[in-house]
Amino acid sequence: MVATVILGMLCVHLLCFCVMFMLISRRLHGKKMGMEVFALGNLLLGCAYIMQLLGGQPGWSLISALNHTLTLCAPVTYLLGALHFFNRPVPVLRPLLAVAVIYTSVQALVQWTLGPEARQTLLAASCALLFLGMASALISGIRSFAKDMPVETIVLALLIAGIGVLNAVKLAFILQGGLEALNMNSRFQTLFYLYMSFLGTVIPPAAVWLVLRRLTDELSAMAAHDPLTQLLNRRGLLNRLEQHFAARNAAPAHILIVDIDHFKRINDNYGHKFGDMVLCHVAEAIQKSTRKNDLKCRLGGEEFLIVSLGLEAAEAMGLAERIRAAIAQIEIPGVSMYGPIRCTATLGVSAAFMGVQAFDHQLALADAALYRGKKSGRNCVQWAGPEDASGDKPGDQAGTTLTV
Ligand SMILES: Nc1nc2c(ncn2[C@@H]2O[C@H](COP(=O)(O)OP(=O)(O)OP(=O)(O)O)[C@@H](O)[C@H]2O)c(=O)[nH]1
Repeated sequence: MVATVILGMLCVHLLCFCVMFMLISRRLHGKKMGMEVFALGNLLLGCAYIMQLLGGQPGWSLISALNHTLTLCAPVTYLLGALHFFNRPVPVLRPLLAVAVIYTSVQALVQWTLGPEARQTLLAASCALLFLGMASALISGIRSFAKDMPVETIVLALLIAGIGVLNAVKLAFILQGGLEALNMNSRFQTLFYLYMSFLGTVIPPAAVWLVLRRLTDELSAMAAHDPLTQLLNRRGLLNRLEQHFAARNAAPAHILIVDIDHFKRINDNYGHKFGDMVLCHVAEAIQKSTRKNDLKCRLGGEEFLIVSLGLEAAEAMGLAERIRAAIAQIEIPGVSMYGPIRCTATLGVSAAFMGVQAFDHQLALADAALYRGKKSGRNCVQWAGPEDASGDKPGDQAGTTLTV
């Protein structure tokens, strides 16, 4: 009786959360983070338990067959939903339909050849394997797809492993005591549905929280990055620079400003889309030429900015020269009958500075050096600091052109 009441409550929970997931997923335009798949999982499990309440166990009937198939399809659906949540969108309906057809056929075969006990054994064994497999997949995903939420993933994996263990215990009971082990009045069934009810209450709000957290993280990342090149935008750069200078013993920074030469011509001759491709190639060349902790940003248009951290003036000039050379080596084939398209860039390099307050001033100086580079023929690196970039002695001129 107790297990039946718990099961009834669990059905209500699952179906209510199914509606809640659907409502949330309708509000999530574009990326739904697996919410509609989780809703489907809840619907399937809710329906499976309704079948159970309607008397699906233990003999063979349409209700019982549906109960078993839905009980197995629900965890498969949750697994597919988890893949969507972790940015691995996979087809849902076809695999699910395949699982449903195969499992219904297999359970019918088992029922008619080996009897009802074997069919219950099959369900308990399949569920145990499925849930334990899901738990271990989640644990192994901590290093890859789930690395941004390790604690949450471990907790979820343990809870899911709990269902796997309970199904394994159920399997042992069936093997030992036959179908009597599935009596709804038994202590084990009460414990089983109590645990499922606990998960049915805890996991859905936790899933909503995780989806909201991931969405917020993605929105903050979008607000800090340029959508075309995925480099930081100005706002993201300033935030990261503030974090850098907030640390004790923060290293000084240099600004390297990069401007593609005659970019308007590239756009005019080959189209805006091709221009965008050039911007992506330049961003890639910048990424490859710099260290991981250097800050790389697209200021807008065809202007990029690198804040190198912890370099001497001469090293910053060397880095600028490497970036210039890497950009000059870019070759984009396919749009011109005269061979691949190449591009060059001019760079201005600021003196070392400490603190975000000095950023705008140093940026203006680097920009002025860049302007001088453009005037002096482009495809070069100009030093904006008061001293010679070699650090030997202050120069008379504001700018130093690196011959290329
Ligand atoms: N494809 C593409 N073009 C852009 C984007 N943003 C700005 N532009 C174009 O970039 C070009 C910049 O041209 P200018 O500022 O005249 O500079 P330039 O032709 O590179 O000349 P110099 O800098 O003097 O060598 C303009 O034609 C803008 O329309 C973008 O996101 N994508």
